[in-house]
Amino acid sequence: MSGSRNALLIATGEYENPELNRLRSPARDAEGLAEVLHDPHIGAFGVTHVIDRPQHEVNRCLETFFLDRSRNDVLLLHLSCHGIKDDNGLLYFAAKDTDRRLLASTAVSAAFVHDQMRRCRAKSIVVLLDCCYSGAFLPGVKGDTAVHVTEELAGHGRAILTATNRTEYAWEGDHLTEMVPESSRFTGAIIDGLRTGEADRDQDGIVSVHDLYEYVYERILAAGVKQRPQMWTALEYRVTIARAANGRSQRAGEPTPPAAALEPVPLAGNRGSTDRKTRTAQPTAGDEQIVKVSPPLHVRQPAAGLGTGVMGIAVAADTASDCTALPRASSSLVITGPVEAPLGEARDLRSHTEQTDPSDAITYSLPSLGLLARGGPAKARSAANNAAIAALTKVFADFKVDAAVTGFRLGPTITRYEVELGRSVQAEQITALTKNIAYAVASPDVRITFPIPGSMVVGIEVPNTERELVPLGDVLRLAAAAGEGNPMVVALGKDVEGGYAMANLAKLPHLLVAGAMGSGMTSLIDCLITSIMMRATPEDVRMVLVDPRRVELMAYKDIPHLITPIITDTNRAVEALQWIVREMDLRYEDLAAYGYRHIDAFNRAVRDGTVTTPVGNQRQMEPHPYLLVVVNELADLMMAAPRDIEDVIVPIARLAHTVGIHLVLATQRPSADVVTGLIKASVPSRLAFVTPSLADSRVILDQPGAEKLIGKGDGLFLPKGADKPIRLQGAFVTQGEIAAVVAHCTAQVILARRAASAASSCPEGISGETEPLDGAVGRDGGSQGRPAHRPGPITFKGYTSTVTVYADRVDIKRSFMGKVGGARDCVIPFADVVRVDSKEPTLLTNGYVQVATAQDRGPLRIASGEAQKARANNSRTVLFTRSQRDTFAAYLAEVTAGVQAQSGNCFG
Ligand SMILES: Nc1ncnc2c1ncn2[C@@H]1O[C@H](COP(=O)(O)OP(=O)(O)OP(=O)(O)O)[C@@H](O)[C@H]1O
Repeated sequence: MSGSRNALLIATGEYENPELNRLRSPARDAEGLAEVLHDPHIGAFGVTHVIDRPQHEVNRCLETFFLDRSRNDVLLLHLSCHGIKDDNGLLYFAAKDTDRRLLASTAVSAAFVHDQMRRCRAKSIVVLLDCCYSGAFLPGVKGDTAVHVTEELAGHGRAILTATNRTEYAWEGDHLTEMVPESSRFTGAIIDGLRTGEADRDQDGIVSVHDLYEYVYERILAAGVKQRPQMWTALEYRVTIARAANGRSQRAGEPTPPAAALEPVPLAGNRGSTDRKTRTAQPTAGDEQIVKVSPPLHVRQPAAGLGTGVMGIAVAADTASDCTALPRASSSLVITGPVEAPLGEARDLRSHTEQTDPSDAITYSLPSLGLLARGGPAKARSAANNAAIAALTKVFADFKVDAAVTGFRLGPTITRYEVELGRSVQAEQITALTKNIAYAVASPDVRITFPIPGSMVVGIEVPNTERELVPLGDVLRLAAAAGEGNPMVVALGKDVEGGYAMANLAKLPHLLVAGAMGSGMTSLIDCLITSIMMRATPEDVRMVLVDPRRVELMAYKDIPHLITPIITDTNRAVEALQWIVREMDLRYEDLAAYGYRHIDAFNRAVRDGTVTTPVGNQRQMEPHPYLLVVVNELADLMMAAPRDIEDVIVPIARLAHTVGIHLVLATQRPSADVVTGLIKASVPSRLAFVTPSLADSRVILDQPGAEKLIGKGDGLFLPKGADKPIRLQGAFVTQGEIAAVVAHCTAQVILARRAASAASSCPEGISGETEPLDGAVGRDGGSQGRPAHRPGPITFKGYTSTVTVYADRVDIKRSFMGKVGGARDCVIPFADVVRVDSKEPTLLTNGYVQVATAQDRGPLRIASGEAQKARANNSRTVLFTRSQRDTFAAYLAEVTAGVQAQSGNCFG
């Protein structure tokens, strides 16, 4: 696969408009960056840079840059300028002639950039944004402080790295405030990292997007400023920014990686092809000359065949560095370094924050309801209602049906008119009039409920001419006012009576959501997840998000409630669901061992000390958090592996609720091959938005009705045990609100991480311990002895184990993808080792180790009989063969050495 490599660097530091402060270094930065990117030994890009040009020229450059690319090209765009957000929240990049009152015609809109990238065929586009974002708000108004770069620019086949994702400065009157221009730390770090080769974090001779992000992040962290770079990726290929040829690898006498190392390598499901060394050499990119586009503008495209694969957009603005106003630390949640994504696309999600360990939490503050907007007052009776009543009355009179409108309920989306029938009127007479009624009220979407449950009147539902938005915040405020404390209570919306609708997911106990494209299903999923973030700590509720579509749940990728990076790969989804089945089994074992029938009772007993750890058992008893599994979209999974998915979903749906595990399955295709009979039978609560057909409505609700809904959150909710669905208008939460809530949750984690790294350079990590493992094994010391070695977390298929090797035993504190249901610790006494089937454990490229114990069935495999015996004894002791212990010890030594050699990172 051979493509070209091209970079476009757009830097604007000089502005005609005096309201826009001059930025000091973009031109200089762009030149420095152009140099390293163009260097054939480093970036090997054909580089174009555009400095201090007016909007129309910048737009033209951008359009030209993305034009006529091939799929395999690597494109890198670097933007360095003021990023400006208008009153409507739209993002623009300032050009030389930008007037902040005329952004649409004088600034480069992010939507325009997004559009060019969307049309571009290249699937390896890297955007580097070095902007100091400003909110161009009205005087005295401070808009939300998030920039939402991801919403504006992210997309499939792209990686976006930004110096920050927050507005640092707001306009006051006519001027930007607090502007302290200085050289860009972000672009400066990129240049340094590429020039020296230091950005090659995993020392494989190349600087990948993730390498670069990690390097820049650490550099900025080390600078002690508040600014925090961010990254979003949805790359199909592993994109190489540069060879680390000029720097470390050359100094170390290592050969320069071949040109082929610069080519994009397929990511998901192509692990076998990621070994660059086995790839055939391809033509070197980057013989193109640097084209400096300073007035006059000349955009020169690299010659055909000169690879340009990475397109990066870097917005480089001279960021005043103390920009990101993170909230004060309110938690000591412990964050470790980047982790190998256990179930998701490892590379894509490598920036994913290691999940917090709830047991280490001091205080986790829930987001304030103030982050969510308030709605206006509920709509009052209007002339439209009077007209509809008159129209209905006339229809009944015209067709000589003895019926009268006796009242109505004004809901947010529809109004339900209540019609009382005369004694001799048959139901069919009313339903036969549906089309006439629709005609009379001038709406095709009339729905008749016969009768309204619990009453003796017929309901005729007519869409409102003006719909009422139901803000998520309003529903949650009501929940708070009602003293609703259950962390699994989520907002659904507002019913026809105008009452707020909430649901306790734990009681549903599983939910199937369906609806056509644009029906409001994604918004509902957003509301469910945001409700959990607003109301539950990661100790209360953990989540597994499965999103084969990759982008819809991306906003949540860093929240501490996740126990695994968002799962986008079908095979990984099956693995995750299989793990959930195992987790369910283990939770059932706990319940059985202590004589409890429900997880809530068990957790209460753990909290009040009734359930304690048996003497001699190393495991620390902890409550099991609720585990919410959201699958969006089920059809994609069912199409890929129907049998496997059904095989895991059905037992979870049937049994897992007792142990606190709940499913939300969403699909836009509620056909019988997606929502199979077995799945349907196991998921008792359903929520349908408008469906494409009556048949779909029957699949999801077992009755017609959903096909007549009017979209945008208009839904029918059929909770477990109900005969008739409840019509409701789904709650709505904006992407801005979600970003604010996510920022609150993740900021605590970031601060804790910073605090942890400040407190100790390596609290648990390998670099903090230097005593060799084999020196410890066999030495006297006993179980009270201090750990001989602490290699840090070891990950295999999502199981993370922190291994501590003592003189006489190995302790493995295990958790799955973070911490679910308490640690499953193993103690491996060397003296008592019985049996183990050992394969060579694998050292992963990022320094983590694949290992498995007991139930994992992994490289260190324990006979299931032994594991069962251990479990039956309520013991977490796992026994290995005597002969295997040396293998294990040697392996750990090797791994430890390997990890040290590879990164020296702190994994604690
Ligand atoms: N509850 C709601 N209240 C108001 N508007 C809504 C609501 N839900 C959805 N909408 C509107 O409908 C649009 C589509 O909604 P949403 O993205 O949730 O649909 P979807 O069913 O997931 O389809 P798609 O896959 O096309 O996104 C939203 O952008 C929003 O404008």
